[in-house]
Amino acid sequence: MDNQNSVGVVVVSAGKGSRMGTRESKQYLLMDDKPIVIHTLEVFDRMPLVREIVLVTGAEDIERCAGWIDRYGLRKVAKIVPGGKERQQSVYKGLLEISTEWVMVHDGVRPFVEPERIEACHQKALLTGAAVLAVPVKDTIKWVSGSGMIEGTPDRRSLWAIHTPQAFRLSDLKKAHELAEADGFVGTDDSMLVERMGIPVAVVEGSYTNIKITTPEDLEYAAFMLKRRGEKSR
Ligand SMILES: Nc1ccn([C@@H]2O[C@H](COP(=O)(O)OP(=O)(O)OP(=O)(O)O)[C@@H](O)[C@H]2O)c(=O)n1
Ligand SMILES: C[C@](O)(CO)[C@H](O)COP(=O)(O)O
Repeated sequence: MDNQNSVGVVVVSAGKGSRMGTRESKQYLLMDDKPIVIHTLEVFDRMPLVREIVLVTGAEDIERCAGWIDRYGLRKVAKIVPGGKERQQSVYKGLLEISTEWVMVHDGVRPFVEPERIEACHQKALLTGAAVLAVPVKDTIKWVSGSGMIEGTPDRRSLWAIHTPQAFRLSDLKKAHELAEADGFVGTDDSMLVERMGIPVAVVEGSYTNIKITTPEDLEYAAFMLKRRGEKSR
């Protein structure tokens, strides 16, 4: 497998999960007796396309993550590194440990991502330079002022909800992060940083099931998804 077909993955898992509101950080909550982030890592670990995975966690979680990686037989997690205050800083710390030409960044709390969609995202990046998974929004979106009044309605046909993974050439993404840091710019995803360097980013249609586990009701949906997955594999 040559360099173009062998990708490094940064899985970010160093957040506090404040919107979930649990004592345990959401990425370590158990689903079917296994931490959520391990479910996520397993998807990438099983893919022939993936050469190496760097896991970014809280400094205090490195040891227990290493234990789980061992216990669940994940072979491709090459390094576990401590993250930063913002997601962006955590991603950058992971990028510093990647040795492949192409990289994907994925949220540790998106365990239902499908291998076929990951592959499609990477292939699109190889063709265009950068690609992200996303889904067309289903709701009507409004711009709302601070005082709670509607200011306008963007055309829904051009609105997409952006997911991860997001795939880039490693050198582009590193440069984008360094520029953002120098400018004091903090984005909510990686493609924002690459866009502001003028690099076009392609959108690849993903699945509505690739949720980011963020608030308590997402755990109920996650339990339903796991049950459905179990029934399918029987
Ligand atoms: N400093 C941070 C913040 C977030 N993340 C990771 O980025 C992903 C997406 O972030 P989000 O869902 O917002 O997680 P949290 O920041 O933990 O959640 P919250 O904003 O509710 O505190 C998660 O896997 C999270 O662990 C990270 O690695 N480092
Ligand atoms: C990267 C991301 O998952 C794309 O939807 C999202 O932007 C992360 O945002 P959050 O602020 O960390 O929830």
